[in-house]
Amino acid sequence: MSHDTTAPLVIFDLDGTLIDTSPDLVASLNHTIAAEGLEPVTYDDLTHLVGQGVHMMITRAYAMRERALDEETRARLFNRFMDFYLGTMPGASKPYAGVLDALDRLEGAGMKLAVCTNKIESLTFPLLEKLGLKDRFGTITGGDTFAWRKPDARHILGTIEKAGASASRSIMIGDSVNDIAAAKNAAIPSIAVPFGYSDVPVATLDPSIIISHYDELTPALVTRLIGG
Ligand SMILES: O=C(O)COP(=O)(O)O
Ligand SMILES: [Mg+2]
Repeated sequence: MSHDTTAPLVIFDLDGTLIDTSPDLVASLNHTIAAEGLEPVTYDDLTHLVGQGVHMMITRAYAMRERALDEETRARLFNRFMDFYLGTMPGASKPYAGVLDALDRLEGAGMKLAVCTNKIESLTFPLLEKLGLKDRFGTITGGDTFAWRKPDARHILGTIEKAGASASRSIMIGDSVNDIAAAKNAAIPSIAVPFGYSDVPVATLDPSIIISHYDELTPALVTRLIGG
């Protein structure tokens, strides 16, 4: 019987999983679309808007308001969003309760940590940096790191490869269908958190397990889920 001794890799989604970015996403999007006379969105709308990056968030906001959006306007609004979000970062965004202790526990048990987010690198890196979290993760991949992103398995598999880890010793933790579907596509176990921006109850995504607080994220749980 072979025993894989590669260090386990715990891969975190960012928006709605590691960090509650909702106040700043809402503020930045509303600043952006107000310039074009669109009604502001609410926190509840975020579950339908977030998940596939800034361009898609703007596109979905327009669809929600049944307004047409041409390419030139979308490009201009993308820049407006970026300027505002980067200019106010980290704003009110903060790690969810218990995240920092959970990272300490996992690292203390010799586990590697990574971020795999659909947020583009030029937003992901400064946000993690400004929150003092960037150095906590050996590997960070964004929505534009590869030519594909979650739910494509290759986003997760590319993250695992960059981390020097193995898929059979990795686990994904996330808040939305993109994360849980990407984990399934990559054939790795998943943990869902119910406090993020999913537009459906996370139980319907069929993750390996749901945790409602980071106190539950222990080395023992990770070890059990990766089958070691
Ligand atoms: O920024 C987004 O749209 C999604 O980001 P996430 O993959 O970290 O949830
Ligand atoms: Mg998310």
